[in-house]
Amino acid sequence: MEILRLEGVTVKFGGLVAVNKVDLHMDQGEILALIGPNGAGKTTLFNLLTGIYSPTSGTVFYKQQPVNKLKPYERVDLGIARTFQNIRLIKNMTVLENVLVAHKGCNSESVWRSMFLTSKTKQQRQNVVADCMEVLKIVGLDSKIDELAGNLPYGEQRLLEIARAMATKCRLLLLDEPAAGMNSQEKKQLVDVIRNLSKTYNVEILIIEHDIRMVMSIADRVVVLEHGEKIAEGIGPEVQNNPKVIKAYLGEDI
Ligand SMILES: Nc1ncnc2c1ncn2[C@@H]1O[C@H](COP(=O)(O)OP(=O)(O)OP(=O)(O)O)[C@@H](O)[C@H]1O
Repeated sequence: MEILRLEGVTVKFGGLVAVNKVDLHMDQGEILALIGPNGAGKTTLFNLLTGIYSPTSGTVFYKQQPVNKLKPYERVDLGIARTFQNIRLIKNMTVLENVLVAHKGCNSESVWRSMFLTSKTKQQRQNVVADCMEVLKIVGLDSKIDELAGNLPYGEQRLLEIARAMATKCRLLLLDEPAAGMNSQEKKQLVDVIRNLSKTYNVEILIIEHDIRMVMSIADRVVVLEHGEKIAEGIGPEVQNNPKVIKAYLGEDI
């Protein structure tokens, strides 16, 4: 089943066309990689999906509904969540607290109800913590819940960001260069985490990544942008062997 569709989407910043008439789709449970050289329009596309920008023309459909006009928080409610190129954790809060504040269930508890801890409220709280612990276990941070986020090694901070995005109960997870700055061991762990999340929650994952080896090992399909235009799309080997891609981005060493 199709979850996401972009039809002829263009984003202009004044005279600069950052995304140019891009058509794109994602199916349920798919891991799609978005690659391309610097300035190709990848992050702009993420900002478009999360509602930071509106398309200059074209339409974004999520679950068959046009979402062009929805605000960022309305898109989170629909199930779209993201991580950023630069880590944005609350560094003086613990690992568990960082995930708890993102959990949908945390926001639904009214002040009034929390003053009177009914058994229902207690149960809801336990469920929220259990949800957060489940996702922390998948990213491998369940033994570090009381550590301050700022004290975690870099690779684990990135994993915590992913856990926090998942705690919003998202259906579509957007990962913006999640492996940036990671060593090869951390990258291997990240690949396992992404596969596990995909399998456990059957979410769609759209990933921007410069590490081509990682992209080819994890993505069901790859879309390549250059100067805002989609120049190729397909499964790994098709894209790797596409002359346009080799010329534009991958270089001879692929
Ligand atoms: N808010 C903005 N205002 C003006 N120009 C912008 C803005 N955001 C992005 N751009 C321009 O749009 C183009 C696409 O940028 P974008 O950040 O989407 O590329 P990218 O593929 O994510 O690059 P990178 O891999 O370096 O992160 C670039 O030329 C960039 O300078």
